Amino acid sequence: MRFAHGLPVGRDRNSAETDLGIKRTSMNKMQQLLYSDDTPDALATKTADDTGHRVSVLFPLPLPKAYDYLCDSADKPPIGSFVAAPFGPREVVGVVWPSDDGERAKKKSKVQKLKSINQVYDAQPLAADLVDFIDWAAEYTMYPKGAMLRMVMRVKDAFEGPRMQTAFAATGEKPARMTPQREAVLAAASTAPQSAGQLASAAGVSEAVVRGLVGAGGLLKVDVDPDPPFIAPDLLRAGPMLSGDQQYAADFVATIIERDEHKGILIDGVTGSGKTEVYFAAVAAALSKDPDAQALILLPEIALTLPFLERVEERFGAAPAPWHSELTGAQRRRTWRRVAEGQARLVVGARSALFLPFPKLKLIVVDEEHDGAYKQEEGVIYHARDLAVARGARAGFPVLLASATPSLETVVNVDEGRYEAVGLSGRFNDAQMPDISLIDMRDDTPDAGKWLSPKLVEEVDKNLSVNEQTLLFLNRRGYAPLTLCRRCGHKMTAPGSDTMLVEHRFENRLVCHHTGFSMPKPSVCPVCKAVDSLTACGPGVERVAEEAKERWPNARIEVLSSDTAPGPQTMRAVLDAMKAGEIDILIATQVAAKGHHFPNLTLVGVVDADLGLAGGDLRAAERTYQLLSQVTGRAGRAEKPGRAMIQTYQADASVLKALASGDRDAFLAAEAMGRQELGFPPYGRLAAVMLRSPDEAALDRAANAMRAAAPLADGVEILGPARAPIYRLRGIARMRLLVKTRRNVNLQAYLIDWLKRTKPQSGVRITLDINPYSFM
Ligand SMILES: Nc1ncnc2c1ncn2[C@@H]1O[C@H](COP(=O)(O)OP(=O)(O)OP(=O)(O)O)[C@@H](O)[C@H]1O
Ligand SMILES: [Zn+2]
Repeated sequence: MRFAHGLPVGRDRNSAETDLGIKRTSMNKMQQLLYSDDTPDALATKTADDTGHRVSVLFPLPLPKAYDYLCDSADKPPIGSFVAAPFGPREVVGVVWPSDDGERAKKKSKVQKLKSINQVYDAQPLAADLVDFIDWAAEYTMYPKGAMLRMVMRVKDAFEGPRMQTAFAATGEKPARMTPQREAVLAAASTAPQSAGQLASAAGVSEAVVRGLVGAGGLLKVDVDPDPPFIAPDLLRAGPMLSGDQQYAADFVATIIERDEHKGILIDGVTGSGKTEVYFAAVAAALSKDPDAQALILLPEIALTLPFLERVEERFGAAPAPWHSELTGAQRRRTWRRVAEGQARLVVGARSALFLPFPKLKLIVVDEEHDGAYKQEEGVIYHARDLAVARGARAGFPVLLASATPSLETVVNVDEGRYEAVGLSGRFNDAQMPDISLIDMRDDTPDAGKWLSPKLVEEVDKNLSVNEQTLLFLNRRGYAPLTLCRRCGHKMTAPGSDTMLVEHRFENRLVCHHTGFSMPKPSVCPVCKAVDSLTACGPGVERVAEEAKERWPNARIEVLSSDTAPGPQTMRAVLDAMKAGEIDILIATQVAAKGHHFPNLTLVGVVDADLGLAGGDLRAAERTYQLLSQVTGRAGRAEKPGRAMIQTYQADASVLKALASGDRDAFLAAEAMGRQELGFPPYGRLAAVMLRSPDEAALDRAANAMRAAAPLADGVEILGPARAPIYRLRGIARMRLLVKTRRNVNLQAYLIDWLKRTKPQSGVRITLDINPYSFM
């Protein structure tokens, strides 16, 4: 029997070393409690038989386990194969899964009659290391295995193989009767075979002209694969000459790649130090080592991917396979299929690329590893950086983490010897780090209704006079974050939600950034009916732009946020204009903060540094440090030195002082001490149990009952229940319990035990978030 893709029997599933290691436990009961809503009642009839092969099939549905079927084919399909099988009233496509021997032993005693699999697909089975990773990730995140598998099977029908498309290719013959229309079609077809529609529109003729050319001998019908293969990266192509530091780091990583073992490796270097070139060298090394090896580069934001794809193309002479939410259905299928075949060797993508069906993944790079965007907050809640490290640990390949401001988690992993680290000490080509200063807004107050302090205005003036570019950073979309009635004090909120409506003046609407609700700005207060009493409070980027345009009428000013530039293409246009020096002042949210290289940008002004510090989030200071380092790091990346001015009302806050003095290590040390004292991650484990219900009284009862059911355990502390900072969202009220444990406690096992003791309450949903980041 072939077990080409099967898991080795008796493998120690916990042998891989990460800080995420958890013990295997049966989670079925708990998962039924959590996800019972989604379990179809009519499951496959499980009764007995013993002819044919018995195989377990996991479906991409929120189910905790695989189900047994019979397979009548001569060969037992290997683990990872895609199959179609009857499930309840439907036929569902699932994946052959390792069977749970304990479960099977129990069932053996019963008389059984299993249903048969309908079809085994011809597609490449999922690799053993991916199957193993899905099992592990389900246990770690406490989501059902089937929900994890669904993340791999997001692309509909990809495993069915290509449905060939008809295209028309030029034969090279000229038909006897030529017309200008026919001439144009043949010219269009001369480059590559295309569909009738494509040729017709390229030539500006009807499809009838195209089809007519087949009969006339000028065109030939051919079948083409709708998912063209990716061009292989050119691994012999020389990258740029690396600096001494870069070469040292690249060699360090290359030795680990050579040894073919897992290591988490931090590439630590200030913004602009050339980390990207170092990990490109690592990608080249990993792909050169094995002709079938594949590599994945993860980026936190899709705004970054477009320019990045080009940078990769320049380096390797071929565009990588892209993966992000803006791809069309056809593009997604192409990447998925080509990755599954092993044909796409280099993938650049957002966090969900981690779940692509790589048959031979040998390296993952997590760029900007500290970035909060790696945490997926909807559906299955996971942190892509943590899962990437676990994926590498289990499959035995290195995972590179690049950052100028590594997360405390990663720094502690390095300090405690779990990860390796290499540093790049300065900026590439000796470009200077920007000179950062704080503007104390208590001393340097802007005029009423204005947001830019006299000092910052003076610096912008100077910059304009020497034709250098300025970035004004404010991490707030729209015109004003709060709309208030001057007469009765009413604050405009979204219906059924405790979220403030944000004014967007370009569209003259009030918008909720949490629910997506929007309405035209009313002229009358909905409560006291006063006319024209609604006032905008506080600034968003649009309001700062208004002030800038008033102050510098001759400057070329642009605003960039996810509203002003929806989609990566439009965003790209503004970023390109900035790069080309066609913008004098760019006013932007964090979309412009990361990864970009604007050679003539020499001044960065942070409009409100206090924004991220408000609220009781445990990572607030860390995030502020990271974001502001990143933003100020945009200044002076080329020949001209840069400077950054940070406006704040809290000039004494230690995080801002550390930022101004560039003392990252002092900041991290203070931050580490604070977290250690409180036993928060990375010095302890944390999980959030979120309860939600439209019925506030039921929610209260459920939360308190759950609190009361919490088992006493050494090293475990339960905090709450407390209302979420935004208590009501879209008519649903939310409460939260936090579980904080010592690091040596098996957090997942504790949660399983707790949930077992909790009686489900109708109408109240429970969600778990292991190592929560967002406290909204
Ligand atoms: N060895 C090299 N030869 C030539 N140019 C280089 C080299 N290394 C880096 N550069 C250039 O220096 C600039 C900064 O490099 P890079 O983008 O790799 O830095 P980074 O550390 O990834 O920065 P950030 O953290 O800000 O994203 C880029 O324009 C890059 O092309
Ligand atoms: Zn009012």
